[in-house]
Amino acid sequence: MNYNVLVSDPLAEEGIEILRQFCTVDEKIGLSEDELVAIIGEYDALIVRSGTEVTARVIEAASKMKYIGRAGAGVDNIDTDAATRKGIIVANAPEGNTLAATEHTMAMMLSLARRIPSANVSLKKGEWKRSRFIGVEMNEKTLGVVGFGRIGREVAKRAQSFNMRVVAYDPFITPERGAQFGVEMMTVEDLFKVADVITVHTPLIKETTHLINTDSIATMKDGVRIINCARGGIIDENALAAAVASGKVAGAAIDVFEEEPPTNSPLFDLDNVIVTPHLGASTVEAQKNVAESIAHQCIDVLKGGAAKYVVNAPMIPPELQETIEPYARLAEKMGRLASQVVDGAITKVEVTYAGDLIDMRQNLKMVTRMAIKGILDPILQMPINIVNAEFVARERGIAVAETTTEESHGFKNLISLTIRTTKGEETISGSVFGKNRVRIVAIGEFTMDLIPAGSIVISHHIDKPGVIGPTATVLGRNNINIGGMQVGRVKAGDEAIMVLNVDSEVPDAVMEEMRSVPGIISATFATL
Ligand SMILES: NC(=O)C1=CN([C@@H]2O[C@H](COP(=O)(O)OP(=O)(O)OC[C@H]3O[C@@H](n4cnc5c(N)ncnc54)[C@H](O)[C@@H]3O)[C@@H](O)[C@H]2O)C=CC1
Ligand SMILES: O=C(O)C(=O)COP(=O)(O)O
Repeated sequence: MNYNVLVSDPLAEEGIEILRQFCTVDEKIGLSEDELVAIIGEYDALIVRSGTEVTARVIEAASKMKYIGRAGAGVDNIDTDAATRKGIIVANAPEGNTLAATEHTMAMMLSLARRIPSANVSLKKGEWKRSRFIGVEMNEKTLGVVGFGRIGREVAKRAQSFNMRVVAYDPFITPERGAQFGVEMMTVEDLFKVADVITVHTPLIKETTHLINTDSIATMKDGVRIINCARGGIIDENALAAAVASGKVAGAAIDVFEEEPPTNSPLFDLDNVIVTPHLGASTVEAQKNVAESIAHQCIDVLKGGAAKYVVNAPMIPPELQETIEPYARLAEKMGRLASQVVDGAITKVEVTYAGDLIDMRQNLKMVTRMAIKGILDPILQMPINIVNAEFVARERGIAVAETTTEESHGFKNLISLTIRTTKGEETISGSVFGKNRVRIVAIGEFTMDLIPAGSIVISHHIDKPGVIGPTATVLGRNNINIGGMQVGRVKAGDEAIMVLNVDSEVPDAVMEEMRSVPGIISATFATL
């Protein structure tokens, strides 16, 4: 199968070469939103950097799209919610440019401290003004790192080699973890108070938008220096410009802007502000790394596999993928069956894992999502997959719970799926035998050994003579062949279950006829 891939931002040739081995690649740089909307329907995959705004409108028009790859770290230019809703995998290449962004941050810090950009311009103009460009040393200064992730940590290491004291703020990093890097974790308020230089390395999210603003700048040390090589918008540019102009902030180094490219930034008029046009990731090495990573992931997804750095779906470590696959397949079948046998609107789905699965609990999210896919597929028109399953369920008001239990009822592994509806609930249990033999082992309280495939008829009936025969006769009379049969009961004379594997679809009229057999309580046709 030939796939079409659109590359809409500059991508290193190494990545293009990898894509070409498997796909037709169109490189179209600098498209407007309208232009993108007009052509996106032809493509199976889209690869971008920070230049392309992948809006909900673009995603809506992407009728064949399976994969959006971000050749870099930040995905804030992609409407991942819209992609998730549509079941499109969004992946990034978060590790490939870490060191490039780190080194750019260090370059910015030293350029700022020693005023290199202004000195360079001055000398080239024919001036020799040594006293005008007196700098400051970083030795023994305090560096405040906001966001102690991949780049924040690497910046910290390098700053320590300059004999700086490094403090950091990151609500998701423990003081112990910080201490492993020789870094004191503190509140952002304390960091602002003690830092001589502040550098931000967070994503742009609600909590970090305008984190540095007029009020927070007022709490900082006089003469503080501020660096942003993360995302425009973490700093309020107008507030920063005013603070630099007043002398409160001695200087700032900015690689990223609220609007890119920036038009009329107030920062451009200030000598003590140095700027670069979003160059953090722009090294030969980083661009090769991210292009290769995003191209390999693209091919993996188009071939039906999983991407390594999925942003909007559960990630399964490669070494566990083979082990998890049969459970995911089983869960989907259980979901399909459950959805067809229940009555009423679904309000809650609960998936419980037991036996060997308990040890895999970190990686069962994908199995749960496959169960939801199985439940929603027969009900909805839209394609459901592991990317959008939970999202769509939530949107429809279905609560999803995932739990584990020690009680495996003698099975080596056991998945139990309970669907609660406005009219009642049903539990279906399944197990994987050996490496990949999947079986449904119970419907409600009735045990069985059912291969979850093909078409089946499930009936509940009174356990008494003269029910099973006439039911089978109804099918026979209507030319429907029975390939297999299982009957189960908990107690003789009570309610019993019958599961018939049938070779063709059973029309509604025939199902009605079955339901009228004396002793039949309910009968449902399902395809697995
Ligand atoms: N200028 C450029 O060209 C480049 C910019 N970047 C940007 O740099 C930033 C950092 O990238 P990485 O270190 O790779 O990401 P990362 O995901 O490894 O680290 C981000 C850190 O921010 C922390 N964080 C989240 N919310 C926070 C909050 N409210 N306050 C403080 N910390 C918070 C997270 O816990 C995490 O440790 C991202 O915005 C990324 O897009 C990355 C590469 C190149
Ligand atoms: O990776 C990131 O988050 C970056 O900001 C790099 O952006 P770019 O790929 O150079 O447009």
